[in-house]
Amino acid sequence: MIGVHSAQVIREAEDRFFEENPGADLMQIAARAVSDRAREMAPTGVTLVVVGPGNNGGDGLFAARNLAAAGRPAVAWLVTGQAHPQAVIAARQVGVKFVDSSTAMHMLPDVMLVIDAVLGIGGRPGLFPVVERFATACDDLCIPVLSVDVPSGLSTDEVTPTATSFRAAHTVTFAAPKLCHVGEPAAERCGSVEVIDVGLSLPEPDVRRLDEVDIARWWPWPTAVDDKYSRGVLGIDTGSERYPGAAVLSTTGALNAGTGMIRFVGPERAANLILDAMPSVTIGPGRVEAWLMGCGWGKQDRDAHAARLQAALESGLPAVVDADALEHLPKTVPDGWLLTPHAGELAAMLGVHRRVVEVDPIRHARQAAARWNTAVLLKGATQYVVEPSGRVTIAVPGPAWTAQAGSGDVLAGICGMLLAAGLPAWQAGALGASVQAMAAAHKPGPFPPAVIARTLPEVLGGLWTTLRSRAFVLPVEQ
Ligand SMILES: NC(=O)C1=CN([C@@H]2O[C@H](COP(=O)(O)OP(=O)(O)OC[C@H]3O[C@@H](n4cnc5c(N)ncnc54)[C@H](OP(=O)(O)O)[C@@H]3O)[C@@H](O)[C@H]2O)[C@@H](O)CC1
Ligand SMILES: Nc1ncnc2c1ncn2[C@@H]1O[C@H](COP(=O)(O)OP(=O)(O)O)[C@@H](O)[C@H]1O
Repeated sequence: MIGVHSAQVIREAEDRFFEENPGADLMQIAARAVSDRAREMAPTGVTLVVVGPGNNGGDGLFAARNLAAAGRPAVAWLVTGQAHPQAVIAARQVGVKFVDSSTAMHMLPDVMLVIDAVLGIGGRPGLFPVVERFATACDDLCIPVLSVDVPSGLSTDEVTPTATSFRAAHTVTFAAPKLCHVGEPAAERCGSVEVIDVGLSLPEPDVRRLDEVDIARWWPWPTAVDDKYSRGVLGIDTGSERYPGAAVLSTTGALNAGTGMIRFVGPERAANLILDAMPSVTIGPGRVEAWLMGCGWGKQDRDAHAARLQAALESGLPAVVDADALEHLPKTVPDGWLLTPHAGELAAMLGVHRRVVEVDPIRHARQAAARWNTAVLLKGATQYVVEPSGRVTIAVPGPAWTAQAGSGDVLAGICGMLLAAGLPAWQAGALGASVQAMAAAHKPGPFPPAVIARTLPEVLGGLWTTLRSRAFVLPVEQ
């Protein structure tokens, strides 16, 4: 797990660092990381460094100095004509060539790498017009761009770009990732992201992103003393006459994630399809540990939907509440409910326009988590799980072709399995979204949602093997 921090938090940490370490030179650490990566990205040829007026430009210019000192041709364009004074002197001393905007543009087709050091965490969104034209030309000519800290033009703390920015193949950032590095669609403009530890002490993050190790550690692996009941029984009430497939998909997700036992209580047609495909699913009511509601209920017969949700409400059990059931949420919901809207559904829940949610997904997911006092998994290219406290957990990301009808049903099933196994709602949401993404990324796709669900055993089996091999080796070595 890695903490995601805002520009403001990084600045405060930097101030504390310099108070405690007067005279320390973080810029040299940053510049070294940038020049090392630049040498890997472009082992030969000219590197053109685009330099802004602040410390971000200083990082880039010292990186140019490092490259030139190592015998690599480096050219610098100071976009405002001004830059970090010591960096300018250092770059000149080792023969970095300084060029103006028209020369930079003219030579662009022949450079091997552009280092974008125009704006970092001090940048406001958008670029100077001449830099905007240059950034667009880099894109058009497919020139690899290495961005320093943040692709210039992006807003550090926002996930939705509002202006032209550089599109990096790789970004070297410092101390911690920021929201623009982890939240789509901004993240896609950062390329691969590398975090360099520059020695800052950071507070507990209120936004963190999971990685595969977290999934392996938190997954409710069965033990030798488990049986089908202790692993968790999931009640599923999904599907309708019109959308029986959603019931099949949600059940496929739950079964392949490893539910101890499934009781399906939805419509008969869906039950018959489920039995044909998954004979281990039991049909009809009985004791359960958690409920899964809403997938494929459709828009007809709303009174019946409200009654279906009421049954879960009265049970007081944890529940995954998805899709059409989200329209029937009461004012308060029992402990342990996980609401799983996509942006459009969250917008409807809050009475706002979808675009508003897309621009600031975290704020709106936090609003819903606070309003219903329960965990919310906001689905999409980046999946945010928000707790009523406001803490945000971002799931492991997956490939964009997961965006297809039925993926949400599978995801709801996986989350249902995790709730039935006893995990808290936020963790069920974060793990469920992560393993679906990992399954989708497991082999080059695209695959339909059911195939992604059927890939889960392979992905989970791989995680389990890795975890178990470590667990067995460690005690023997001690
Ligand atoms: N923290 C760390 O761990 C480390 C941080 N380090 C580095 O420091 C960087 C932050 O440096 P920074 O504070 O000097 O800000 P930076 O991003 O260079 O921009 C500020 C300048 O740009 C201008 N400006 C802004 N937006 C604009 C726009 N849209 N269009 C036009 N102008 C605009 C703004 O002018 P203003 O108009 O606001 O006066 C100001 O002159 C950080 O990203 C990292 O690279 C490393 O050295 C070491 C480790
Ligand atoms: N751009 C994307 N990249 C990766 N996954 C995505 C993207 N967009 C959507 N998804 C995933 O696709 C699923 C879509 O859910 P949803 O819209 O509820 O589908 P449905 O209701 O048809 O099953 C979610 O699991 C979401 O995480």
